[in-house]
Amino acid sequence: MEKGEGNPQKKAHCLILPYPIQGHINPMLQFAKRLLQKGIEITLVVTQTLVTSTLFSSSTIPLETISDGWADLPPGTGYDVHLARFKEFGSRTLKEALVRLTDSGRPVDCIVFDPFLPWCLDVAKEMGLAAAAFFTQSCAVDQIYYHVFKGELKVPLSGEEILIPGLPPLKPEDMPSFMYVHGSYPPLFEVVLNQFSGLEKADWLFLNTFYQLEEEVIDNMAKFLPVKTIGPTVPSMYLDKRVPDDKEYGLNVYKPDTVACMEWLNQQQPETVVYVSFGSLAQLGEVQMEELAWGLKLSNKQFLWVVRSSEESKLPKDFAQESSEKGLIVSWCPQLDVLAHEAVCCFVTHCGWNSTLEALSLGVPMVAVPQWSDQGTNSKFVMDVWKMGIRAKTDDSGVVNRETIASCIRDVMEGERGEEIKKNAIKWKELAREAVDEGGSSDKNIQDFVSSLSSNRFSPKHPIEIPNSQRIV
Ligand SMILES: O=c1ccn([C@@H]2O[C@H](COP(=O)(O)OP(=O)(O)O[C@H]3O[C@H](CO)[C@@H](O)[C@H](O)[C@H]3O)[C@@H](O)[C@H]2O)c(=O)[nH]1
Repeated sequence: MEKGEGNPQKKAHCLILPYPIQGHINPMLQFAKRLLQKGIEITLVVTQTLVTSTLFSSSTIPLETISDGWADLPPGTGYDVHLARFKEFGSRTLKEALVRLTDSGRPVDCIVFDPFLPWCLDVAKEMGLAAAAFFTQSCAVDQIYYHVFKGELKVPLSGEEILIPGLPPLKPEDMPSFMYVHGSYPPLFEVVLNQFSGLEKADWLFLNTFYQLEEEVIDNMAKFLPVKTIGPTVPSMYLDKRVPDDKEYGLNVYKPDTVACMEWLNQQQPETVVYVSFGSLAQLGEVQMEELAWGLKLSNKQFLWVVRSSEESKLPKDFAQESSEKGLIVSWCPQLDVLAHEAVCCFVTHCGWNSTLEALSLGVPMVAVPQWSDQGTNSKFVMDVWKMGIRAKTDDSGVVNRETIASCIRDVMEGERGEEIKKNAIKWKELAREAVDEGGSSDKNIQDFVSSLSSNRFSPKHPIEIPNSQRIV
């Protein structure tokens, strides 16, 4: 008997399987909640390592765990070995989880997987399930990786400007770091390219972005990959406010200092505070940390700075105490509540894709201080395409010095440039809201997915036809 046959009431059931880091869990979990609101049954799949080594827990969405096989790896084992183990143990334990769910009367129909883990697609197909790839980075970045994967864009990159259809001319430093600092982090270089391996077997390709934000890039990418935008994955209560209980965001891998942050922000005047965070992974050098600290002081603005516990020792001695009248330093915060607070009017950010999209969606101007990965490309778009901020320039030693930090903050908050950025902030906030509101471009794509899952019309375009795109270089 086919799944769901004889039981028309049975809800379609999706497994959501993110790569187990904060920047991938947050958007995929939020997408899962959208599906849940639209009547799909959801199970979140995470690794045992994540559950045992962090604060991670889920009260609202049923959880299944799989193994990454890392438990007995000796310290210092390379990331390539970690990835190979994850594939081997992950594939096996994912199949076991699927069998367990079937045996308990909750068979799975579709796996929404993170293409950082392309083996999930093989498992889905082996088990006869539908599969949706969920890309956690911008369409522009995905398109660059795709061209490199197909051999249409050769690395190491050469030339002063790289011209890619749908994208603005990019300098090498505007490219994702794995492409322009060739040979940096070889296993991650493989991971970002392998997102596209075997993708023709997938049934849906979702991007956490929205059409109006990357219109030209998306139109171009759609010529060779049937991508669907479903973002921004920000809870409804921060955007369209359609779903009253949709406020809780993601799942914190770190413990947020919520009360301290919000009490402090409540004491500040509207539009006076600079929020500073470099996401969940970036490790700033000691010199950069020091320049950032004194740059904040030099700007003479109030600031709220997230310094993860592992980074705390890099803060200049006595800085926290010396600046306690001006700022608050916390180890983690509820970022969306901070960005949504009326006191916050500037975000000094590494431009991780989630932070970028969250700032665009909540209308907070940015000072971009990219570190690696996709962040340089995101910064380029923030400054030159969306005109939502300024990318801080590094000096000859590769550091953004204190004077630059202070002047970028002032430029974003004051003067003519600040005014233009503020106008754009209002525009992007409105367009983000429209995209996820009922009938908006992203909402429509989510609804189409839900409808075809619910009516058992799997594999609408299966197998996806992926023609060659175009040779770039
Ligand atoms: O104090 C904090 C700081 C961050 N966040 C949240 O943590 C997430 C951070 O995500 P992101 O801004 O994307 O940064 P990373 O954690 O660095 O994310 C990794 O994953 C992203 C998605 O693939 C990439 O774009 C980044 O470059 C990569 O570093 C966001 O949802 C934030 O709202 C908090 O809740 N509290």
